[in-house]
Amino acid sequence: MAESEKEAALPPKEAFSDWYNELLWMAEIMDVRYPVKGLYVWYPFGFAIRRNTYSIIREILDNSGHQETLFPLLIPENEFMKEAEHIKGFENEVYWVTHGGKDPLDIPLALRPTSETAIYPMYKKWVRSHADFPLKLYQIVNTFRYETKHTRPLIRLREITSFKEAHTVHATWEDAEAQVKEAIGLYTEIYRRLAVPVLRSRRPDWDKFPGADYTDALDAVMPDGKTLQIGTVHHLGDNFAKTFDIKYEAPDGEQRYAHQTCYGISERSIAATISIHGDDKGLVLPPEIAPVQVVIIPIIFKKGAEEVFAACKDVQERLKKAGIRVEVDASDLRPGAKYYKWEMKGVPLRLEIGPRDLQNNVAVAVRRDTGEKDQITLLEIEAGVRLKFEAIQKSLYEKAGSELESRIFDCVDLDEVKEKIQEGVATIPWCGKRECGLAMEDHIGAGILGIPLTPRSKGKEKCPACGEETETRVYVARTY
Ligand SMILES: Nc1ncnc2c1ncn2[C@@H]1O[C@H](COS(=O)(=O)NC(=O)[C@@H](N)CS)[C@@H](O)[C@H]1O
Repeated sequence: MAESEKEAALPPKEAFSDWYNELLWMAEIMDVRYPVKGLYVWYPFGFAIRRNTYSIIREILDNSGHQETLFPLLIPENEFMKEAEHIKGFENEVYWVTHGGKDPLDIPLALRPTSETAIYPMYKKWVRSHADFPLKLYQIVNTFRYETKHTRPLIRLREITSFKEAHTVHATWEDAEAQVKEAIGLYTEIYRRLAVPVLRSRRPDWDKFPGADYTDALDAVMPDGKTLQIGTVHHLGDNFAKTFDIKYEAPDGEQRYAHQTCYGISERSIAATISIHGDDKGLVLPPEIAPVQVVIIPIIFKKGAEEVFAACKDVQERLKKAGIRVEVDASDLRPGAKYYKWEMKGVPLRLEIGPRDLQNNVAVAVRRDTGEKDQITLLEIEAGVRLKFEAIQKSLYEKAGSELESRIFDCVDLDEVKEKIQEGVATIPWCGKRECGLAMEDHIGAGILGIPLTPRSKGKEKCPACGEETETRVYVARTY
């Protein structure tokens, strides 16, 4: 896209919604002009962020006993309509294929909104004995949900382009519970690698995944104080095993129903990373997922231009050899325009090399996240750049962590909750009874997000709805 087109200024980040929409365009992440609501197009630069993000997800899953696979997109109606709870949850969201060419299909085919009903008929054919467990498969696919709420790129799509779904099978309910805990740990690690701190909570029963025994979720707190659900882990019990007849021979020779979990992450992982780390100048990317990790800017004067260009090329070659993604911006843009362009793209580190730096055998290093400027000797440019990446990663995670903590408010009553959820997440006591939870939600005009997996109890307190004594505090928040 021509530089001139992008002269329109990026709104300040505190105008978060406009900032977010403009940034997706100006940093060339996604083009929202595709002529179908809720479907968007990845620009190559944005897709490179996705590739780097999902290679972290693959690494963490592959290193924890998961195997990647791929199931069909189309699900026959008779399979889709098997699990009653699941149907109730998805019947208003599923897209149907009814024709092949001009021929009406004898069985309508669902575009997968999620793949339980594609995978579990196959699990029934594969699972025989307890020796087959744990079965831990995942796929990274597009899924389709006819979302009726406001669609937004990377946040709420009708075609979820980057849906990582894992589906595991175990002998007992307890084994599946242990898998849920493992998955929560893996998701927390994935988000640590993206320098995104998360709230982890058990969703209230009325908000769990359709067909699950319970749902644990990871939420990010976005700059506007609303939470974004960026990962969910579901304990499915033997609900789907009974529906799809997934049985195994137990060590005692008995035939038993299996127990299952499933857990998902989508491109919301990228939405959270962009939103939490970005600033008024554009993207701020954790080095590990930045498509360009270092940009080298030659500082050119009439005298010594050749030497400077040669030195920049040499540094680029050395960094490339060290596995670093690096560009030299030798364009004829003036330096200020170059800084603007690469800061918008969130390049974590800028190196400036001019004649004087050559004499001192250094490069000037400028961090994108803090703007801090100092020198790295050219002799150890690879090690110096790596050290900068570590400092940036640590600083991003710490800064986001304290920002998150500053947005959690332990409230004394529902009126304070109403006020505080405009800025972030409130906690309030809850006895755990459904009618009290729903009554509190009505009063507040926002939902119970969940019961923290790490309790935030302040000792014995009273449920605001019924006055019963409780030691549990729950998160309450506005959500995307
Ligand atoms: N319309 C959507 N656009 C983008 N991401 C979405 C959308 N709907 C759900 N997600 C993301 O996908 C994750 C998994 O979706 S889910 O419905 O909670 N869970 C499942 O579908 C289970 N089968 C586990 S994969 C959610 O936590 C959320 O982060």
